[in-house]
Amino acid sequence: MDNRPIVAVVGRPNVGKSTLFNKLAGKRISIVEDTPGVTRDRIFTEVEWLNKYFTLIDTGGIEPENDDIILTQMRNQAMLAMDMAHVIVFVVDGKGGITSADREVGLMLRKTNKPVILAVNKIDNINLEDNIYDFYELGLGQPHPISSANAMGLGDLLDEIVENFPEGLNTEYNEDIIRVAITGKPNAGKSSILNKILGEERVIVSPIAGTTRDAVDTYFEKGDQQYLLIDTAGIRRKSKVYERVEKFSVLRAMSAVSRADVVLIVIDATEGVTEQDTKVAGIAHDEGKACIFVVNKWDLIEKDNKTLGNYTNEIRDMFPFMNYAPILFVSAVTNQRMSKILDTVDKVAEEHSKRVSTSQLNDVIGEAVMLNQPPSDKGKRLKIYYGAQTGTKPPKITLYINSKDLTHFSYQRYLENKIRENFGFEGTSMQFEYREKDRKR
Ligand SMILES: Nc1nc2c(ncn2[C@@H]2O[C@H](COP(=O)(O)OP(=O)(O)OP(=O)(O)O)[C@@H](O)[C@H]2O)c(=O)[nH]1
Ligand SMILES: Nc1nc2c(ncn2[C@@H]2O[C@H](COP(=O)(O)OP(=O)(O)OP(=O)(O)O)[C@@H](O)[C@H]2O)c(=O)[nH]1
Repeated sequence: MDNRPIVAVVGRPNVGKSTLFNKLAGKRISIVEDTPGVTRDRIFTEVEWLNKYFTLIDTGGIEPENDDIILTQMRNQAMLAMDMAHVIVFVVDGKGGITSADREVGLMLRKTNKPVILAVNKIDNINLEDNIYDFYELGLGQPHPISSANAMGLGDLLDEIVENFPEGLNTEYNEDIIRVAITGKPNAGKSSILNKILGEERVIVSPIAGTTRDAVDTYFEKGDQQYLLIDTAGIRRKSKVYERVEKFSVLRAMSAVSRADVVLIVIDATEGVTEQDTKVAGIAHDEGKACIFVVNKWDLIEKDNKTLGNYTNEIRDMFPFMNYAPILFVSAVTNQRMSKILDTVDKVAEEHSKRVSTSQLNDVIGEAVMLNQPPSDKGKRLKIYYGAQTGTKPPKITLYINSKDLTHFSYQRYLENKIRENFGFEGTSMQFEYREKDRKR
């Protein structure tokens, strides 16, 4: 059973949330290198404190354009936090003092029945500690002085966080569970798919202890395999309040994606790919997830022998960087191919955590180099000394080379394709790293 505590950080821009987040971030950071041009903050990380694991979410990260947007964004953050977190850390600026936005969010947070910890940041030295008293006004209990920049007060803050976890949560890390996020625009059929998956005979659903009513994740077992459907509360509850704020539904999907191993991108066959699908898929790819396109409502499409091929091509054209992701054409109403969904989840999850042996990998690299010589520049040729798989979830391959200046995009592509051709890694994004190594004599 994997019902990990979720801790959300909220607070207005510039109070130091990202700094705090990065200081608390554990080793298992979910977001890997960004695709060029897509810069985003990390929004999720796993934190370990005194042998307890929890999930930390930074609900910020959307660029505010003006004060109104800041306020809307803060309300959304607070709503998201109140909805899905077990403990909320409200960060305020101990140098800047209380603002009206702080008061408004404070008021919202006072109404939740979840523990809220007030962290007064930028208390960089003892002389500033008196600043925290002003913050009692927010009515959120004792303010905790911290300095994210100097890593002061963070131990006490972590103690306080861990003490406030509700009963019945699991703070141990479970590697065996497959975490799945079901994303897609409103009405694409996410809840229908969820219900079909959970409705299958052999599936045992166990509600998360203690927090059944507002549990955000749905746990179930099928055979020997354990699954966690991430953040399904919103899907089951069908809360239109949230969907009204488009940015918020993307934010919510982003959080779910970050916590997942496998992301289902549900597309309404009658409408095709939407902008939100493109965004979510891009994030899933960047964050190194396994991905499956699920084209739902296939029963409503008039078909001839070209329809499936055309549809497939369309998706491939929209997501040229995600050729690895399987596409399933299903109907949650007629049940067509529904059983394929979990089978495919199993398969891509396996690929996502697969390890290939160094010797096999180097055979493949050696052969690829022989078939197609590496590029050269001014008489100097790219040398690939060897490669090794240096990570899983997503699989990461490190190639040790003589000079990065000699790597060429098209040759990298070639090598990466060869590696995929030989080892599959179907359904999962991968990371390739080129590292210089001195091999003079
Ligand atoms: N003096 C001081 N400055 C800090 C501290 N923590 C963060 N800062 C500074 O405050 C500014 C904002 O920090 P961020 O971590 O980016 O703030 P944020 O709340 O994540 O901001 P958004 O991403 O815009 O929501 C930066 O210039 C940080 O260097 C601190 O403990 N002390
Ligand atoms: N014909 C057909 N209708 C479907 C299928 N899947 C879902 N629907 C219908 O589409 C509508 C939306 O389905 P939901 O499962 O509620 O969609 P959702 O994505 O959970 O919607 P939100 O909660 O608004 O995000 C419902 O009327 C479903 O009956 C399908 O495969 N075929």
